[in-house]
Amino acid sequence: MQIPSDHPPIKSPKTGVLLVNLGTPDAPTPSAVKRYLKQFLSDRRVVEIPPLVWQPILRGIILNTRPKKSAAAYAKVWTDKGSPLAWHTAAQAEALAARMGDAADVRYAMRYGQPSIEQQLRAMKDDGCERILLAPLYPQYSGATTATVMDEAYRTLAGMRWQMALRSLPPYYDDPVYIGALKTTLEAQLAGLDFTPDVVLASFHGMPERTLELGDPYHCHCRKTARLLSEAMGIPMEVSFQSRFGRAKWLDPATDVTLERLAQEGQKKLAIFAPGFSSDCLETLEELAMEGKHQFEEAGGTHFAYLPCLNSGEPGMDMIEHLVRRELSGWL
Ligand SMILES: C=CC1=C(C)c2cc3[nH]c(cc4nc(cc5[nH]c(cc1n2)c(C)c5CCC(=O)O)C(CCC(=O)O)=C4C)c(C)c3C=C
Ligand SMILES: [Fe+2]
Ligand SMILES: [Fe+2]
Repeated sequence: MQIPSDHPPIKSPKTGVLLVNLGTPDAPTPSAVKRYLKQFLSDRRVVEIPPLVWQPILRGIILNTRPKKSAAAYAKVWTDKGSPLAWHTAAQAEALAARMGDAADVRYAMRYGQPSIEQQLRAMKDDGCERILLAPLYPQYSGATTATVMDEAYRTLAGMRWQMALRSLPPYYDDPVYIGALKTTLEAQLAGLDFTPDVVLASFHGMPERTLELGDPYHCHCRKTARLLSEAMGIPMEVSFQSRFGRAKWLDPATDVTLERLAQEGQKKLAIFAPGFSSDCLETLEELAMEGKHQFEEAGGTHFAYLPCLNSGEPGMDMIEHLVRRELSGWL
């Protein structure tokens, strides 16, 4: 049948994959960090304090003090390619696109900052993606990470008359392929050290303890990842939670306190890694590799190694490809 000449262009339907990570400032400057923190810390999934109470604290105190301090920390890890979180995520999307070929249109988005979830979903729709797999790159589920990505995607879809079909990647904290990727990466990293650690420490991003009481599975997911990995590798593993923010009680034990305790107890050679972060970022490169090293050595530690995240290395990309292909079943 002939298509009328005034009919809008018909695109061939495509399947898309949108990898999503947290996001990062555009530059290591107080003004860029302020913009980023304002968006991030105004998310009610991240700070669960009523806005009438929280917004005056955020705008009146935090956004006038923290950006300068955080910008200085970002400056220490910034590279000529930009923020580590941004370029690692871009590299993951590029590597996955190469692996998927014509089967899927692969892109990435950031929950806070650029490129936004809305911008990417709309661009993918314009380019003919009728089915999209949304893949938040958080192995362990939490309201503050996974759920807010889903909220944002559905907010975008709420503004569309003709929506695409959407699937989402479930948390993969106990998936044998994730545990296997961590094991392969860690074993190679440990074999490359010039010392044998007395202790291996898995540091996860922290959360207010209240979120556990309210039913967030994050704490259990972290614990289970560490237990499965420790069993798979046949070595004991310490677990801690980093990056405490604000005055509320956060999950215990804290990474900084744990580093001091281990050194003081005589475990003077330590390797630390961050299995909950799919790519290296401020929290791993500055807080663990720099600040953590300093804290451990101040407390008497003699040997410290930070072991990088999966990033876009082969084991991590094998894992992402496996998870994505599994979730695209029936769509490819
Ligand atoms: C209430 C505050 C915060 C909660 C809750 C929180 C949860 C959370 N965050 C990540 C992952 C990352 N966080 C990063 C930076 C970061 N996190 C907070 C606060 C909370 N995070 C702040 C204020 C910052 C910015 C830096 C600073 O000022 O200290 C990052 C790194 C971003 C980067 O640009 O490199 C990641 C990644 C998870 C996984 C999580 C809950 C499970
Ligand atoms: Fe955080
Ligand atoms: Fe931090």
